[in-house]
Amino acid sequence: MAPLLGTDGTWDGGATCSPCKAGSDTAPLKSILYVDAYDSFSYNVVAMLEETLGVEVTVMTIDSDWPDGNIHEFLRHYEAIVLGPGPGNPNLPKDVGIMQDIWNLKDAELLPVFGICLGFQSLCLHHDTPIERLPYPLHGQVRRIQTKAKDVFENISSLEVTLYHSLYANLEKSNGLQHSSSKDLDFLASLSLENGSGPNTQVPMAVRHCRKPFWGVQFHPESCKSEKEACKTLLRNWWQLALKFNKVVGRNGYGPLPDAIISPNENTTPFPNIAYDMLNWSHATSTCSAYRSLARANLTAEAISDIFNSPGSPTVLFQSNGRYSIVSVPSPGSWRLKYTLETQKINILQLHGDKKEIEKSISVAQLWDALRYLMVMKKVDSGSAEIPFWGGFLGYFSYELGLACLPHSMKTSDSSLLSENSKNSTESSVDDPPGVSLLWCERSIVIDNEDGNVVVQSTVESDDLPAGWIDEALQQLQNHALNTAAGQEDDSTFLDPILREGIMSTPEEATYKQRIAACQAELEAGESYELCLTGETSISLPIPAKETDRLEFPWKLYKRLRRYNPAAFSAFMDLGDTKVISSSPECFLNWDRDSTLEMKPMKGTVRKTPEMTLEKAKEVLSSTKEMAENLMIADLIRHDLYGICGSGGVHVEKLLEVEDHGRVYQMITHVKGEVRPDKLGCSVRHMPQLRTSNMAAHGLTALQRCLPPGSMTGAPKERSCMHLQTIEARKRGIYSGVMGYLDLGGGGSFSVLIRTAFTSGSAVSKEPKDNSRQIWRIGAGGAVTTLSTAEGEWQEMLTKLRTVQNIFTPSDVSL
Ligand SMILES: C=C(O[C@@H]1C=C(C(=O)O)C=C[C@H]1O)C(=O)O
Ligand SMILES: NC(=O)CC[C@H](N)C(=O)O
Repeated sequence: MAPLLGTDGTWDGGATCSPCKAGSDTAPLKSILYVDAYDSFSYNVVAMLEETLGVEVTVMTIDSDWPDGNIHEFLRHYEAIVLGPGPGNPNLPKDVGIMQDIWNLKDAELLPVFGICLGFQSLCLHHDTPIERLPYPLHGQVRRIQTKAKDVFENISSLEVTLYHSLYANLEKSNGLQHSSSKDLDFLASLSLENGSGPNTQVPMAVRHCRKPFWGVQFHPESCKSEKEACKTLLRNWWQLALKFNKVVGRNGYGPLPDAIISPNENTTPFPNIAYDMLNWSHATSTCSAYRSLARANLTAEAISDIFNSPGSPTVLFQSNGRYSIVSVPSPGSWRLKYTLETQKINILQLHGDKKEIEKSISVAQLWDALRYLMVMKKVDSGSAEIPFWGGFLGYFSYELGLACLPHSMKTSDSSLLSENSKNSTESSVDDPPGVSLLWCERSIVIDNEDGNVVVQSTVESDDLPAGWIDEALQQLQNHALNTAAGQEDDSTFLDPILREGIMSTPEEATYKQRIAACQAELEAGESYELCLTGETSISLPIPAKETDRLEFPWKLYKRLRRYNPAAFSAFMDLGDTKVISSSPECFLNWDRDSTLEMKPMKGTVRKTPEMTLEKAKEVLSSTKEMAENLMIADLIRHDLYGICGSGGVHVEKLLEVEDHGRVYQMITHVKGEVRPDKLGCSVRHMPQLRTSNMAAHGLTALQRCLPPGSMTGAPKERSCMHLQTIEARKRGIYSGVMGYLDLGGGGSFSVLIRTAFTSGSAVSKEPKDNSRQIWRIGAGGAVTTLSTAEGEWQEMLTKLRTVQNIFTPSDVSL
């Protein structure tokens, strides 16, 4: 017989319970076990529990084994258990995993449970209430729900909550079933859902078990759009009832196990030796970035790059957040690295001198370890305080590299996943770009676009000597500034003849629309809340016969893009066989040298026309559909940052704001997190290498844990990526990846690689074969929800595509 909570389901357990003293100096924190169904909101729940209840939470994923195979013994560590939200359907055992074991606990082993969304549905299902599809999914939608104002809803008669579900507990069917026991569940809150012309559907929103200490809610109390105070009261009410139950039955959790996260996916790999080679090759980098400034030089980043970089040599130009333009400059010690996912090989290549190359096999996890090691070992302590990059790496991480960083490390070596154009093409130059490509940069020049000041800097000690490289470079810049009026050269005569021979292949409308429908089918099945569907356009161009023309082509194309679609993260990369031109408006992740991480996801796009003003765009983007799209990603980003920064460390600075971004208006959210090395978040707590105050290490770990960008996947991230891979059936490559810098001073800045074209193939950089062509690829897409229309999504994809595609049109052809 279960311990009695009350025989009529109306037990008022909270009334006599004293407020919890957890967190006080004397008592150790009480602990809760959180069962994570690989949702993208899990760490928001964990943070809310820790912040509101003053408890310590252990996270265990649904596919974990109970430690020592002994659930009973393990659960004795905890006061209570929270079963989280997640993708999928509780009717499928793999989607709920170990959640099911909780319902089968013997009466003497029971502990208080709180289920959220999927956890709630699992509770209902196991108590004879079927889980079925809603008339229509409710993803990212905010609704007011009515409660019975009792039990966990004491003092809350109604509240606004965010919903993220496609499935629901069909209470009507539950009542109709013949069961030996009478109804076990008392439903405490509901939503009456309009259902076209038919009767409204009653959707249960909260439940408690009549005799066991089980509660659940269908909504997401942790979402940033759920009514905060009411949801905190709800959790506190539950916690008091939970503690009361434990007191009545005499159970007392003995505190969490030392491992903060229990997951089958965490395996440690040996430290990679290549890190020592990388360190060796960076010996010229000192602990100081010497610099001199040139005030208001009236120089563009492009003009500067033209002075210091020869066409075709490894070069990166990156504009960070519209403010700083960083230009890489070669030095005798320059080297670069690339990582090939398909072969799991890292190559490091010296760019000067004897041009040595080292190749080693390492895993993706080892690659991150090597990068962290090098960045920490080569820490630069001083430089120009105003400049966020003092030296370090410039380059990119691809979308597929991001997939490989997900908990189940999605493999993309499957040969059916060719890039869209390589499937159609028999030409030679379509290669997969490396998963990572980075340029080690000792010398650089940075323009502060706000005041026009130019800083010449180097980490090589001898560069700072009188008449050394810094002086020399400064002189070159001064001469150039005097001699040239900053003008915008027009490269049409160079570009047009090549572009005229272009063959463009855009996504096929019918196929794209079928894919939108395929996404919506997954959303309706509860597999995802939002899917960012994308398609690829390719442009096949002749390779100029003259070597200089061949080498200059990407750079001139970049300059054209920069003029056509100026963007906060305009960028150019020439890294071996891979060339990238980008006009991204979207910040992925920035971190400073002290402790702050920030992410600014975009979702919601409106094309700018003479009639479409900012005010009108705000109106368009305030629809339920657009707000829901952005909210889902805002909650996902909060989760990503909580995973690094832990409870109390994440703040939403801006939610769903509309901004002007050149040719489009975009809705944006801005979330910040503070890294506290002694209080790390759930996804990094177990990493011993993070007992450091060096932000370079924390920033790299944040990248490792937060890729691929949530705004390019949808939520929940991992399940969404899995479905997108099947639906899109291609590799995205550099598109949907991130690019930016890793600063030796500790900071970093990365954009999302959208509104970007790239090419990767040996034909572009080496002697071309007869008739071989270069293939440029442009990805574009948008978030699909169940409120999307096929035509609307198709047009949105075209709007984004055109911001880059149009530069491939010869200048005398009207668009
Ligand atoms: C998918 C793209 O953009 C992403 C999707 C957006 C949207 O759905 O509104 C907005 C910005 C990006 O996060 C793209 O530009 O190709
Ligand atoms: N947020 C959730 O937990 C969703 C649960 C389930 N996958 C549904 O869509 O209904």
